[in-house]
Amino acid sequence: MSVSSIDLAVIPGDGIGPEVTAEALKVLTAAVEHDGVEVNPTHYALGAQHWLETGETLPAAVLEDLKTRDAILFGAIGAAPGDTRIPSGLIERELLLKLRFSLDHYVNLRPSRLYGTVGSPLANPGEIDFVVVREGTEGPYVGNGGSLRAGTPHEVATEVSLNTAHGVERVVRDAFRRASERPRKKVTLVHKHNVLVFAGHLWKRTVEAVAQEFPEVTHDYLHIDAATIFMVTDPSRFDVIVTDNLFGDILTDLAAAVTGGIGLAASGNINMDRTAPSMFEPVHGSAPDIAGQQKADPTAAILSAALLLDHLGHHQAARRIETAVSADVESRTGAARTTAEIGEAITRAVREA
Ligand SMILES: NC(=O)c1ccc[n+]([C@@H]2O[C@H](COP(=O)([O-])OP(=O)(O)OC[C@H]3O[C@@H](n4cnc5c(N)ncnc54)[C@H](O)[C@@H]3O)[C@@H](O)[C@H]2O)c1
Ligand SMILES: CC(C)[C@H](C(=O)O)[C@@H](O)C(=O)O
Ligand SMILES: [Mg+2]
Repeated sequence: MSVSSIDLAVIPGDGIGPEVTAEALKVLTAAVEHDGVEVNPTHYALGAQHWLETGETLPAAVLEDLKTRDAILFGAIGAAPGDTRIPSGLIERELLLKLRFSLDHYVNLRPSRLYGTVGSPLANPGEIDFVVVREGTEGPYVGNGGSLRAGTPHEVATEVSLNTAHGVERVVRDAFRRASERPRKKVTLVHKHNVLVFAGHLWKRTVEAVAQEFPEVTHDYLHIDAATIFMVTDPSRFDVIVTDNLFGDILTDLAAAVTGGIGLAASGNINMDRTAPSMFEPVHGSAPDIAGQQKADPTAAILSAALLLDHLGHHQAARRIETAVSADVESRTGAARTTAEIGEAITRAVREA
């Protein structure tokens, strides 16, 4: 689906969010210019800072407005862990997760690729090119829990993981479909069905059933704890990983670390049925420790813009971004560059492509 303009919602958020989003928007705009496509951005002030100023997290009218856009470019939200003015989890739950849930972003797509050997802490990383298909609307993220006798020595807190046959099946089928289009055609289910038997067996049975539809795709299984070992000792074994919301969250920060750092890790929160706009964001957070200093690497946000363009059908523009990023990352010498310097270098390369 190619259109001549992109009606883009931009949510820069908090901390380094605005810094990296500004660069991603520049690169995205340059990438589609080649094809005569315009980007019309609408910026939305949302996040922890906005809540401090207004008491708003995600007003209903703003959510409705967001639904009218082609896609959402999201920076990062969240307060510094020690900031006691903002209740822990408020912005994460009431803004970010509310967006993912309300817009039915059931595929949380998180690709990991190693550009040369630059930046990997592994001695022999091998070729790393896999994608994590993280379930995005269920699991322990649904807020199904509570606390009895809170604050007393007899407190009992629960946080129930919700897994529906519908929710698991649609994300597993997406993982198999993606694997069927990749050279290695392999799906690895990551779970913990030796302990989480109810949810784990639903995931396992679903993988076995969906696998019948994709005879060309092989599949295997790893418990999450073992998966973290192999992510470090043998990451090139992975092609497509499918996993639940929480395991996927943890595994993708680790995947980022072994492939050059969190500053390179992109993601898409995708509604594959296209009943609402999808949202693209770096895997990282608002990084309060480096915010406002132009120290953040905008590459993760820039690669998220490439995922956005792929989703909207602008594949050539997405490839221009990936090629420019790949060249930029491979030529890095370790000398410090500002967020804007990295963004401008990649924008220039995209423009000249
Ligand atoms: N999607 C999101 O918006 C999102 C994701 C993760 C965390 N958060 C929130 O962000 C806040 C901070 O969380 P955290 O510290 O656990 O995780 P974080 O990802 O913000 O930071 C972890 C570490 O990675 C570094 N880092 C992150 N992005 C970087 C970049 N682009 N370039 C260079 N270094 C980078 C940070 O400086 C920090 O040392 C919290 O409020 C958390 O809830 C939001
Ligand atoms: C901030 C938080 C809700 C979020 C998550 O857990 O999904 C983040 O860690 C991420 O990886 O996007
Ligand atoms: Mg995370």
